[in-house]
Amino acid sequence: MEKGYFITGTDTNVGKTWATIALMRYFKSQGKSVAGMKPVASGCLIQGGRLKNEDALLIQANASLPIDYDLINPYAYELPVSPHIAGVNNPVKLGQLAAGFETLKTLADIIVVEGAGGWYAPLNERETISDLAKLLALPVIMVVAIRLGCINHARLTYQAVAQSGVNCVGWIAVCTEPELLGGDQNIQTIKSTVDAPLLGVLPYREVADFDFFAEQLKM
Ligand SMILES: Nc1ncnc2c1ncn2[C@@H]1O[C@H](COP(=O)(O)OP(=O)(O)OP(=O)(O)O)[C@@H](O)[C@H]1O
Ligand SMILES: C[C@H](N)[C@H](N)CCCCCC(=O)O
Ligand SMILES: [Mg+2]
Repeated sequence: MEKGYFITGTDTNVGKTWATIALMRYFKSQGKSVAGMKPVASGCLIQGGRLKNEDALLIQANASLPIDYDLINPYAYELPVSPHIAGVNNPVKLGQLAAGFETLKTLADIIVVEGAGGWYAPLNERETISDLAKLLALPVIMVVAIRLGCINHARLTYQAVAQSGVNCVGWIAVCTEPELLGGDQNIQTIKSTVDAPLLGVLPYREVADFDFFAEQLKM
């Protein structure tokens, strides 16, 4: 691994996966080999006799090389609830995730790791996404869904990341709504209040166009 990034967001359902795949395509377009991880996924369906998650499958499909599902998504929980609830009978062990990440690191130039929920989403009874990002020692990219309330959410998340001692290397604006009154001004306001560069704005698209999204990124 030359570089790795931990993708967090202002909440669940803010565009982390779409931004993660856009980043993977972007790095590929720069001639880099890419792999990704969705360490903990809640909300899985049985496929081929085992639980699999949509985000993890997309990450697997967009890697530069074939990678075992287990390595990409070690914790696949059926219920679409917070991981500390979904995993009550098989709680997340951060050490196990760190060991898997060490293997993944040997496979590609760039590794992107998508969190679950936001920065303080609980992974088990004690630890949150922030603890995982710290343990993996990765800089963070913050994904912000541009919707009413996003300025506050972006500032809170940015501040929490900084307080955790983790470097936020940039943020991505994802337009998850077809039309948002004052959307551009929201982006400008976040840009002027968050001390990390805006890496790109992913426009609203009814159907994901990951190559187009990748073209909107610059880092
Ligand atoms: N650029 C976009 N244009 C339109 N809709 C979008 C865009 N990006 C994301 N969305 C919508 O937002 C939804 C959530 O996006 P995504 O799955 O990337 O969120 P997430 O933050 O990864 O959620 P989770 O916490 O469940 O992993 C998508 O299914 C899609 O409907
Ligand atoms: C099920 C959902 N799509 C995510 N994978 C998990 C979101 C966890 C949020 C926890 C919380 O902060 O309340
Ligand atoms: Mg996701």
